[in-house]
Formats: sequence, structure tokens, C-alpha cells
Amino acid sequence: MSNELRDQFLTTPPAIPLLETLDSPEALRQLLPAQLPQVAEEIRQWLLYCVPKTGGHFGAGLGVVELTIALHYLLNTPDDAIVWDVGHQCYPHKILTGRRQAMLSMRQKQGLAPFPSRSESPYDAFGTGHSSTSISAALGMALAAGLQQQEKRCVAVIGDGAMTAGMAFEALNHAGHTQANLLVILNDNDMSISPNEGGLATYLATNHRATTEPQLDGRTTASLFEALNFTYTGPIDGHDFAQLLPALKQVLNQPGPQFLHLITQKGRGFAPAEADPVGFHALNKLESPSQTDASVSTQASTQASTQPSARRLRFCNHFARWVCQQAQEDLRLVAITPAMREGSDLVAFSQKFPERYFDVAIAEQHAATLAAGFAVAGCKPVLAIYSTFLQRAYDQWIHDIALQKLDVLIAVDRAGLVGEDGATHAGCYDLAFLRCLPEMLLLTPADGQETERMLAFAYQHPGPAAVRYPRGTAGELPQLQQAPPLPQAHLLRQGSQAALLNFGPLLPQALIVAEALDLTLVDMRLVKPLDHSMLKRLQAQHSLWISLEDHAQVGGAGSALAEYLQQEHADNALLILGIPDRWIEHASREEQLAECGLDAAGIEAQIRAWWASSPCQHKREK
Ligand SMILES: Cc1ncc(C[n+]2csc(CCOP(=O)(O)OP(=O)(O)O)c2C)c(N)n1
Ligand SMILES: CC(=O)[C@@H](O)[C@H](O)COP(=O)(O)O
Ligand SMILES: [Mg+2]
Repeated sequence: MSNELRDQFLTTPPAIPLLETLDSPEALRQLLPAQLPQVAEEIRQWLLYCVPKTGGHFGAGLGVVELTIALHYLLNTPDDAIVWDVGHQCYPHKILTGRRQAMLSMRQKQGLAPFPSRSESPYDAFGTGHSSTSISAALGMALAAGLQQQEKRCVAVIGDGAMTAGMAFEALNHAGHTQANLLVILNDNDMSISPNEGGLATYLATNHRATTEPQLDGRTTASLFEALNFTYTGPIDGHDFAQLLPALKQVLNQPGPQFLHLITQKGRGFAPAEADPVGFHALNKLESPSQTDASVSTQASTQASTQPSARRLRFCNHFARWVCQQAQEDLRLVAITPAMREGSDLVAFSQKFPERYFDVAIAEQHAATLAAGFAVAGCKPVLAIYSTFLQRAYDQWIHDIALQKLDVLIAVDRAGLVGEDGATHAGCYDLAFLRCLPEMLLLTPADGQETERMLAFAYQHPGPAAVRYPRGTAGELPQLQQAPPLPQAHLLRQGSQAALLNFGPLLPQALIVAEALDLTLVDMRLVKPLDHSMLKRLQAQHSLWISLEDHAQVGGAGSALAEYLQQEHADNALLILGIPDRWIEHASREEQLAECGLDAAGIEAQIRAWWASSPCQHKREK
């Protein structure tokens, strides 16, 4: 990050004399309207001071400062409910609801949650993180208020990006058939993470920008939402209190489903973020004022196009390198992303192969069945999707792809613990929900070179396949340079005490523990199908097996081994090491792994404890 850019971030606490007096929305509501612009200015200053220190989401929060103030000013929160869609824009909300100082603990272990969290504050009406849930949740609250004869106002704040998901329209469609006192506020900044080439709703919702088609005027947008029985108001300037306050007052006092369309600017109030809303969607934590090499933006730092040195390539950069190379060789390849171009690192692909690149907006279900359609037509679709967001497309994966045995490859990114984004974004369940499908091919690379090998292998496979890899740097393990051809498992060390079977990126830890405890170490590489010839060999050599994976213990690779042993009527004992059966809250990925006993020390300790507690026939072999 450039020095001058870094210097624009406040390195000393800003003066926030008015904000310092606001420890609750009740205090805010004592102010005069004329004081609200100063509150907005001081919130922006506080964001500029805190977020570079903690890392986290940036542009979206800057874009809703006035809206947040206006909502808490006019509503009786927390009795009235605000549901923040996605929730990445909630930092001003947290600042105004008693968490101003705590912002310096944002996304840290035991610190503020990265998104709204009901367990964190009564002002956080609904936990979010995955997009497009706010209208459904707020509608549920509004209908309940009606049943309970409560005078409660329920507000969903949803972005134009989140509005592109089918779930948002399911909720709008239902709401329009009720007389719920629900306010839906469209925060329209014409951005998702990437520029928002979303669906019709977004196009219409931004038609005030449709200068090429003047007939698409405000009435067009209104007609879309009025057709769904909403009373439409807007579009109005979401940064202008003079427009915002009267409009909000009006819609909050009208009965039935209301739709308020605001025009805002992502990154508002910080020139670099206004100029680059993609790059400033989220910030990396600035470790020190002297930091110059790490890009300020998490989006930039995910991209191979930023040319990180080979040792610092992230797993997604290896995906980027492979998919571009493969597309060069195979014209049938098409790449699909549900609005995560930067995160999945499809930036270079989108520039090199624009006609074969499809960003479907936040529409994971559609993305999966679109891939199915491509496959039926003889294309070779590659669906790049975070593990946690793949959960949205599960039925499509089963019904439209696996059941039809279609040739679709999922590059499952952010598999396993993801660190600061916490439990809503953890990719801990994909092996469980994919492994149970007949004829699935499931691979788990341990480093960068293996990621590219496995993507190539899975791409050649003529049916449904998935390669899962985590967030973060991939590394290049010298021990894997001479791996056997896939789909064979890779015997890395012959030991005497037990067999350690690794699945995925915890191999560096496994190497340390195998040496310390004299374990046989195998990088299994595939979860489905398992390499039975390797397993038969291990069955004969070791009565004690230990499996290791960055996935829930329940239903993952260890469970696959348990099922194998049971089918073989084997009496080998199996210790399954993975993410324990509980929610893992936000922290750094390293802290999360340690909490789960998945750092080297934790793995060794769990094995020693198991040995100590095992019945005698499973004691260590010597
Ligand atoms: C189901 C789901 N898919 C993808 C994401 C990743 N994501 C987080 S924010 C975002 C863009 C949201 O755009 P918008 O709602 O317009 O909010 P803005 O950032 O513009 O304020 C995306 C795609 C997500 N959180 N949930
Ligand atoms: C809010 C949201 O869902 C995304 O911004 C997500 O936080 C991106 O995650 P990565 O930082 O792992 O790309
Ligand atoms: Mg947006």
C-alpha cells in the first residue's frame, strides 16, 4: 500500500466530541436534526481510524452512515428492528449502539463479531453474513408483531447486490401478499463487491443511471415493486438528511409493505474508497505504520494479477493460474462465479476470456443449474464458489448436476475455517454434504502445486467433481513435488506407532507430528473415492489410525474412513481429528485451528491423550 494512501488513514485517534457522548440511540435521539451531519462526519473519522487497525469491511459501512443515523434517530430501537442484509455494512450501527470503543476489537478473538450478532447486542435484531435474508427475517418479525398485536416497526436494509438473489424476491413476493408493517430499504450504490451487473431488479433499481435508455425512469423501478404490492418511494439521495428524514418518517408511518429506494455511494467520504469501491470493499489489517507491501485491500491481495511472489500465492491464485491455462487449451471451458470475481480470483480470467466468464450476481442456486445447462450443451463449466455459499446451491447440485451425472467441476474455495469472518462464513461442511452423493469425485489438496494438479485431474473427470481448498496462502511443500499420479494416495513417511491419514491443508502440521510420534504419514488426497489399496496396506500395518482434516469431524473424511473400516469388518481403532461439533467463532485462522486442536501441538496432544485413554489392545504398537 502506498505511503500516501496509508497516511490518509488516521493513525492517531480523531476528535469525536459529539460521537463520544452517544453511547446509545436514546442519546442520539436527543440531538437536533441539524447536529446529525456532525455525527456522520465523526462516525466516518472513527471508521477511518478503526478499520485499518482491525481489518474488515469498509466501503459498505461508509455508504450507510447517514441511513444508519436516520434509522436509529427515527425508530425506537431496539424495540423496533433493523435487519442489515449481509451485515458487512453494520459498523456505523455498532458504533451508535454502544460499541464505539469495542470497534477496536472488531473480528478479533472474543472481540466484536464481523456481522450483526444477536448474542452480541439487542440492537442486532438478526444475525446475518450470508446475503439476501433480511426481507424474509424482517417479514417474519413483522407478521409476528401483527399476531402479538405489537406496535413494532421492522426494517430490512438490503443492498442492490443482495437484491439480485432469488431469496430476496421470494420474500418480496410473499410480503406483498400480506399487510405486514414492513419497510424494505434498497441501499442502491450500483455495486456488489464487483460492479453490479446483476439481474433485472438491479438494472431497474439503478435505472436512474440508465442514461442510455431514458425511458427507464423512476416509474419503471416503482412499477416493478408496486407490481409486488409494495408502496414505492424514491429514488432519493441516501446521504442527504434533508431528503432522508422526511422520506423515512413518511414510509415508517404508512401501513402495509413499504419500499424505500435510496441512492448511495459505496466508500462515501473517503476519496480512495469512492474511487475504488471494489478494492475498498474490505481492508487488510495494517500491521504497522511502516507496512508498505501488503495491499490495503483484501480484494487486491487475493488476485494473482497482483503478482504476489510464488511463496505467497494464495490457494485461489493457484486456481486462477490453472483455470486460465486450462481455458487456453480447452475452448469448452466456461467459468461461473456468483458475485465473487475478486475473492475467487477470476479477475484475470474475466479479462482474458470475457465471453466465457459469467458473473451471475448473488445467485448461487442459479449458478449451479446454469452450469448444468452448459454441461448438457457440451461445455465444460467450472463453478468457482466459496464452500459456505455453496450451501445455498445444494439441491441444485444434487438434483440438476449429480443425479444427471453432468460434467461440472466445483472449485470449492474458502473450505475449512476462514478466520475473521467467523462462523457464518466457515466452509466446514462441504465434505459432509457432497460425500454422500453417488459417484462424486472429491479432492483435498495440501498445497499450491497439488491444487493445480487436482483441478486438472478433476477437470478431466467426466462427471461431477469438487476440489476444496482453504482461504490463505498455499505454500509449496517440497515433499509433494514427487507425488504419485492421481488418484493415488501419497505415502510420505513410514513410521511404527500408528497411521496418520491427512486430507487437505493441515499437512504441514501432520509432518511435524508424524516425526515427533514416529507415525506413518499418508496424504490421502481424495475423500471420494478413497484409495482402497493404500487403506488395505495401512490396515495390515497399523491397528491405530488417525485422520486429520480442516472440516467438521462429523461427516467428513474421518467419517468416510470409519465407514470403510466398518464395511471391511476391520478392528482398527480410528481417531478422527477435525473441527469439533460446535460453532467456531471469529478469530484469526491460526487461533481457530489452535482452538480446535488442529495446530501441531494440539494434534500431538490429542493423539497422546487418545493413546493414554485407549483400551489396552489399542495401546501404541511398541
Ligand atoms: C449468499 C452470499 N453470497 C455471496 C456473499 C458475498 N458478498 C458479501 S457482500 C457482497 C456484495 C453485496 O452487495 P450489496 O448488497 O449491494 O452491498 P454493498 O456492498 O454494495 O453495500 C457479496 C457478494 C454473501 N455474503 N452471501
Ligand atoms: C461479506 C462477505 O461475505 C464477503 O465480503 C466475505 O467476507 C469475503 O470473504 P474473503 O475475505 O474470504 O474473500
Ligand atoms: Mg451495493
